Amino acid sequence: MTGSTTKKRVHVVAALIFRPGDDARFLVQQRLPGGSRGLLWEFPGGKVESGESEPEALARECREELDIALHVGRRLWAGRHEYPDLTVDLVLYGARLESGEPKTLGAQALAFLTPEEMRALPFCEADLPPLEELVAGRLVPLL
Ligand SMILES: Nc1nc2c([nH]c(=O)n2[C@H]2C[C@H](O)[C@@H](COP(=O)(O)OP(=O)(O)OP(=O)(O)O)O2)c(=O)[nH]1
Repeated sequence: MTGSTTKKRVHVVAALIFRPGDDARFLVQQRLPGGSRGLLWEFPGGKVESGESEPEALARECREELDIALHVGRRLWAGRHEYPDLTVDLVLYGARLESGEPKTLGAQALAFLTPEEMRALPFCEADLPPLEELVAGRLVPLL
């Protein structure tokens, strides 16, 4: 890398979203083809903008990208991942779906899956450590 090149860094908030009455499955989404990490799976969310809290950013992203309202719960996990093109500071919250049926406005596909089912999908690399914690029962997203 030359001295003038600085890798981009983003603060991303995402959630383990469950529906009332079903605490075994969480909403996951497949990224659109073509862009960065195209067609990989991830947890719904997005970048925290300046002046926003993490829960505010999470609620905004889920409203804009999925047309749902959330009750945001606890901050469950945080970690950094270095992609070749990007440094991601990823934070995960637990959240309950309050209203709306998720729509594929900004995603290729959506699904409510168990942690074991998620493991069978190609996920963004940054999500692999928290996914293992979830499978092991060490992340408890309930509010
Ligand atoms: N929302 C979300 N993003 C994630 C996860 N894991 C992970 O590596 N990411 C990455 C993908 C994106 O590069 C970035 C989130 O940016 P974004 O949600 O605003 O999506 P974007 O398509 O505009 O991102 P980009 O092309 O600018 O990289 O963080 C995750 O679980 N959820």
